[in-house]
Amino acid sequence: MLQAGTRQGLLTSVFRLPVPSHITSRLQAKGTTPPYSIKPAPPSSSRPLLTTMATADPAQQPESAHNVCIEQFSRWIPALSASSYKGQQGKIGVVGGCVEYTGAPFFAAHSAHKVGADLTYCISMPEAAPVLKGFSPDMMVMPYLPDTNDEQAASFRRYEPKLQGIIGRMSALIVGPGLGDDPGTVKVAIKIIKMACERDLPLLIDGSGLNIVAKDPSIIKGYKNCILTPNVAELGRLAKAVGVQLEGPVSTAWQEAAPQVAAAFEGPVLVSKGPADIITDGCTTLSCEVASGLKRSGGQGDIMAGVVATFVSWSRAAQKGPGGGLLPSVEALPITSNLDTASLLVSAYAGCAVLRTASNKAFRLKGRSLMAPDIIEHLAEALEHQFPNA
Ligand SMILES: NC(=O)C1=CN([C@@H]2O[C@H](COP(=O)(O)OP(=O)(O)OC[C@H]3O[C@@H](n4cnc5c(N)ncnc54)[C@H](O)[C@@H]3O)[C@@H](O)[C@H]2O)[C@@H](O)CC1
Ligand SMILES: Nc1ncnc2c1ncn2[C@@H]1O[C@H](COP(=O)(O)OP(=O)(O)OP(=O)(O)O)[C@@H](O)[C@H]1O
Repeated sequence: MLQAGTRQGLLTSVFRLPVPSHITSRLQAKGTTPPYSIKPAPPSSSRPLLTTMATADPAQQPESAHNVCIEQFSRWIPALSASSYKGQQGKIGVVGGCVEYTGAPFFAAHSAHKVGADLTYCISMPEAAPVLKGFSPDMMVMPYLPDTNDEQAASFRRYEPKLQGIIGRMSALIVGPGLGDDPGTVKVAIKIIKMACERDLPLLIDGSGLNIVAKDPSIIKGYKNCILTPNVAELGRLAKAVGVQLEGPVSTAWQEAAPQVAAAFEGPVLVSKGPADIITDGCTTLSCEVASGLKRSGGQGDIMAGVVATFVSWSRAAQKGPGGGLLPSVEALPITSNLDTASLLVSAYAGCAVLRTASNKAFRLKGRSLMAPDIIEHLAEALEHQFPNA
């Protein structure tokens, strides 16, 4: 069901998609009446955006919004051909990997590769580099991130021109998976974010990168080529940073405020991860409720980052070619965002749908033992499932 209303002078469009039956039954078991619907926020009020509604007639369900996003994105999936060359399917960079975390950047980069990208780069701290290289020979690992140690900061200055060159070749950049919070590393990560913004490079900020943005939202405020992918705890920190008040302890109820938080960033698209993935720029809100698995192993968000960044790079490349614009069926939806933002919304929706499908397929096989690599192994199959004609 499509709902529209006005908020802060903007037309707010909301697409509510059917809740899969296994989630429906779990919600019912908890005494919640599905499906969820997101309603436009009243100006400066604490009234919830996400409300429950009585189950609607399935015939009235807005499956068209799901179908339209899937049909649109299928047009942007690059064809595989005998004449294609290395890099055309995406060159995805990940900035992350520190002493504590090596899994997160690997999951993001490996997922990008497994869903279809040609080349992946990981810019990490030196301590993480040998581990990352050991995980996969496919990923190009650059140990250029310093910590507060002066010697390493000096080495970053040495690497900076090289880094500029590498970033110039990328088709999308992910900042944050397993980046950590060392002040020296954070300083360089901010520089890299600025390099990406100067080049209008599609940027996805996840994990520790969101903590950087929560400390200083101005770093990406107004940057329209950007996706923020917070879990609910990270959403809470972003909300606080932009003055959106959230009540109670950390919970998925906070996802109700995702459109308000996105609106405050004035450009980036926000993907609020949870039982439903809420994808919003503050004007247009999509809710991806494709069936997921039931095991919440760490790393699923990192996988989503790799998939969504690859999909954004595909949509950007397709838009430069003939017929790369929006389909009339997408234009027929009241998407009030501009073309570039609309393509981020559609690409992020497609990425969430593929991640959730892969998670669902892997969960059916692995059950409680499911871990992030099991999901990654199902990405190609999930892509085919969602886009059989691509
Ligand atoms: N193997 C690895 O190297 C991994 C590293 N990771 C990295 O670890 C760093 C910290 O990430 P975290 O995800 O721990 O971030 P946070 O420090 O924001 O922690 C999120 C916390 O919120 C809690 N939470 C999530 N949903 C909740 C809900 N609905 N209700 C109540 N609590 C909820 C979680 O249990 C978790 O403790 C990031 O850089 C991240 O990329 C993670 O990606 C996990 C995997
Ligand atoms: N309750 C849920 N029901 C269904 N799917 C969920 C649920 N919670 C999370 N997911 C799925 O898992 C994805 C990752 O969400 P999660 O909150 O685990 O992110 P994260 O904390 O950033 O992950 P990571 O461990 O990689 O840092 C979501 O986008 C969604 O697809």
